[in-house]
Amino acid sequence: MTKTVFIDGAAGTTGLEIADRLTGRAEFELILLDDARRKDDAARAQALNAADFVILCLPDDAAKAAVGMIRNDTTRVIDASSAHRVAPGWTYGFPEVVGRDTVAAARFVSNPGCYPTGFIALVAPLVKAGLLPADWPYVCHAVSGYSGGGKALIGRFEEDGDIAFRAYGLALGHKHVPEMTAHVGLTHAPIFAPAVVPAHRGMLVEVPLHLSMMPKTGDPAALRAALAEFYAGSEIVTVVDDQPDELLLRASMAPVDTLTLRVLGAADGSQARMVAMLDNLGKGASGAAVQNLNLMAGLSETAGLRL
Ligand SMILES: NC(=O)C1=CN([C@@H]2O[C@H](COP(=O)(O)OP(=O)(O)OC[C@H]3O[C@@H](n4cnc5c(N)ncnc54)[C@H](OP(=O)(O)O)[C@@H]3O)[C@@H](O)[C@H]2O)C=CC1
Ligand SMILES: CC(=O)N[C@@H](CCC(=O)OP(=O)(O)O)C(=O)O
Repeated sequence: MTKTVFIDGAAGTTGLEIADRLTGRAEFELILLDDARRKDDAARAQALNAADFVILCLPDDAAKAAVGMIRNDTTRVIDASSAHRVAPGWTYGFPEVVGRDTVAAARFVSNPGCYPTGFIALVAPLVKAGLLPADWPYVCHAVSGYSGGGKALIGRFEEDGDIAFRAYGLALGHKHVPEMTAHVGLTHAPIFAPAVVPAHRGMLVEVPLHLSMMPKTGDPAALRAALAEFYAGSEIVTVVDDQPDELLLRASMAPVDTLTLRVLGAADGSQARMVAMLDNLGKGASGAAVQNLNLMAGLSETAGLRL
């Protein structure tokens, strides 16, 4: 039976890409609000309560308010914002990590942040397997395309064509740190150093490791093998066993919903650089939302995705 889906924030960067992935799919019918009504609370409340599934593609405050507008106990919610990622009563929408059945059964699902998707994908399985310590002071460097900052950052980068690299989060305490800590089960918050490059989409998330100084670690090959085993069978998450000289983000990158993981090691095994590559609007946002929607609707998790 066709399920109705209301994307609140459908005119935004994430919302548009979700609608794109749902176009032509007979299993879902979109509830659409025209431009004049898309921010009208009465129209939104009606849509929020009429839909089988609601996908929130809004700023955090608006996402919290939207949840408060749902007055029934049947509408199921996927929130793309960071409002509910460590909130009680919400399932963290990372099916490979929390379990596909857990997401499939949930009513309130919070999509992971784009950077945490890379960090958690690399670190969580290895901590769980006892190959990396939970009480280590991890560091995470990352670069993102500017669409990661939504319409405002897209506008800024497209108007100011002279930004070559934007380091930010310099006061630490980026809003993604709580979910990175909680969903790996770390004792200490990681130091998170994000940056933006002048490409529309794409991201590279890196976790460098001083393996020889760490307790309870495997060597790079053991870490890689454990990740490969953890993600075996996934069409979305792939662990690549290679040692490239460079990893490139292309400014012309097409939308893609995959997540590619590498553990690159020093020849003597003393150090490693774990690297995740993804599309911030793919597995980092819209692709993840559609994957979660598929699971919640009892469908193949990859239906409509760009693999
Ligand atoms: N971009 C990305 O790569 C990722 C984004 N996210 C998260 O997804 C959410 C959406 O982000 P993104 O699409 O990038 O942001 P955008 O700014 O591109 O889009 C947000 C949309 O929400 C609309 N909006 C704002 N307030 C309201 C309201 N009260 N009622 C109805 N609509 C409203 C905006 O309207 P208007 O067009 O008028 O401004 C805009 O269309 C954010 O929480 C973001 O943090 C998560 C992971 C990755
Ligand atoms: C480049 C850029 O600005 N990125 C955003 C994160 C994008 C994302 O993951 O959205 P959530 O904040 O909803 O998780 C930032 O750092 O705030």
